[in-house]
Amino acid sequence: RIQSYKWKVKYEYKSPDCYEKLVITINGESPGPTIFAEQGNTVVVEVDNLLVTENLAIHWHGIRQIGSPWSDGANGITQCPVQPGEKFVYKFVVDKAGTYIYHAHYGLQRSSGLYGSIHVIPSDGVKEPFSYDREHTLLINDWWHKSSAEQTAGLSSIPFRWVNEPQSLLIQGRGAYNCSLVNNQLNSLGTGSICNTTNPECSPHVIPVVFGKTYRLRIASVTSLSAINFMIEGHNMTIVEADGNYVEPVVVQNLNLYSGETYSVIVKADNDPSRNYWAAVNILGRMPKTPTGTAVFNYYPNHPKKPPLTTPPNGPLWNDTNYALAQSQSLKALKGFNPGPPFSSDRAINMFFTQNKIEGFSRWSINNFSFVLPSTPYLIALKQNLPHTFDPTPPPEKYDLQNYDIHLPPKNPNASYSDSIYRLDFNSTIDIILQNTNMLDPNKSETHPWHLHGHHFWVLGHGIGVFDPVNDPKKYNLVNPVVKNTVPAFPYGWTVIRFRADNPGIWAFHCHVEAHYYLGMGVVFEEGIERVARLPKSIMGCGKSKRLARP
Ligand SMILES: O=C1O[C@H]([C@@H](O)CO)C(O)=C1O
Repeated sequence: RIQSYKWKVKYEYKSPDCYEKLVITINGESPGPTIFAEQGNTVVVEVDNLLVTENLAIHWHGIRQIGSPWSDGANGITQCPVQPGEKFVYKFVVDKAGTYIYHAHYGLQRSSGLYGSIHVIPSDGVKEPFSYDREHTLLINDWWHKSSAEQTAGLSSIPFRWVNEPQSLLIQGRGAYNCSLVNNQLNSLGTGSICNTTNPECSPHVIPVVFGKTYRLRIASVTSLSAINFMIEGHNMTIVEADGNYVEPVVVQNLNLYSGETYSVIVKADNDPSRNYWAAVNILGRMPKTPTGTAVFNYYPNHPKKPPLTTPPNGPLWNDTNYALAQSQSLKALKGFNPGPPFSSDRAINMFFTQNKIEGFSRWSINNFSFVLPSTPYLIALKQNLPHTFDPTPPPEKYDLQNYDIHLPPKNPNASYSDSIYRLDFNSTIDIILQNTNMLDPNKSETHPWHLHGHHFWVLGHGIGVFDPVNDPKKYNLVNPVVKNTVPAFPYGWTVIRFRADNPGIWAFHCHVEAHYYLGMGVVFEEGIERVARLPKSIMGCGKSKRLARP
């Protein structure tokens, strides 16, 4: 079966948090339309780039793109960007039931609102390991009033202008900025204030429930920066799915979501039904300067517009790393649904990531190399044997930690730009050891959510401090490690993942903080390029592939 979509992508004036700005919409909406499909279906999305002055690429986050690596949507890696006025067709099979997302993968466009949900239900007759009466979708985002162009310019300038904390947190595209903070600014029509709390576009999102019923909430974070804590006042939640993989049920009062993670939780509407409750999102991991984002958990027959009289809950302390670590460590794969990991790996790649300076610019690096996109996408360059498109020297797999204190700013903050990639033996088992460090400022290390394209991986372990290659592997969970596609590396901590390089293609692995990837915090893997089928011409047309696109 084929699920077909036709999307018009353009900038429109919208007020998701009551403040009017340009938002990238799909068919007039942000979040864009939800893709509904059944496991094994083929999804076809024809994207019409009506952004007028901007390129475009859309990534299907969590979809492995088996047999269709050219549809992964990673600009500069798997395709040339879709140019203004052009159409592009993404076509891929959704091979695994679960909750996924899609979002822009070009510059900082995700933070302009280009994102949405993908729901893949199991094939006919296949039962899920939990039950519920109804389901609701909650996409969580952080929101800035500066455009992605202004943010990009700030990140690439001297002095460095950081994006700073978001103005609002959005649930299903809705937030509430405190309009009294903006004076005397007119909206785009000149008919009133640029910030208008009565604009229906920013009325709170409503989650309707009936007393006694059980709900599956599909919750995902597409934030550009923030780690999020989600909770529903007066209700516990049971985590049952993470990144499209079933987990052993864990009951929590609140759920931590790192950018790029998706979850399903089961919630029973079993509290006093005579009132509504807050669903609340708060920032974790960075000192919050953004008000709590809210939605209304609305018990029938209370009016959905009737806000609870209580104050929205604050969630855990933003800097309680042990709490965050414990929740990540509590996730285990559900028996019988996921094959376990191989007991050993063929290759371990250490990724030591640091905040750096290159020629005065602020950057992020892996093993002292800061990633830049080549002008010819790797998939085309390698498959079509185009010469001299990127540096063929393999990037380093280790870093000398003997003379490095991860708890201090780097002694020598200089790094280099690189577009070289890791080439993996097809079908080999790869471990990645992510090592977090102190930033350029003293006493600062942040949580980084790492996302792998083309794969789901086993999370073998997390820890705080310097990874110990002798003793820490003895503590790996090789029995029931959770399977994910995005995983946090905690402040001053390490995270180890394992995957099989069994999906022919070119796959990005990067920090899902949009500005960090832009500033070089990513790497690229090649595996089984010789097994990739003939590439569609539609992905070509830039760099050295310019002439290949000609009909
Ligand atoms: O890349 C970053 O830059 C800022 C800060 O280090 C400089 O303003 C920050 O918090 C980041 O994550």
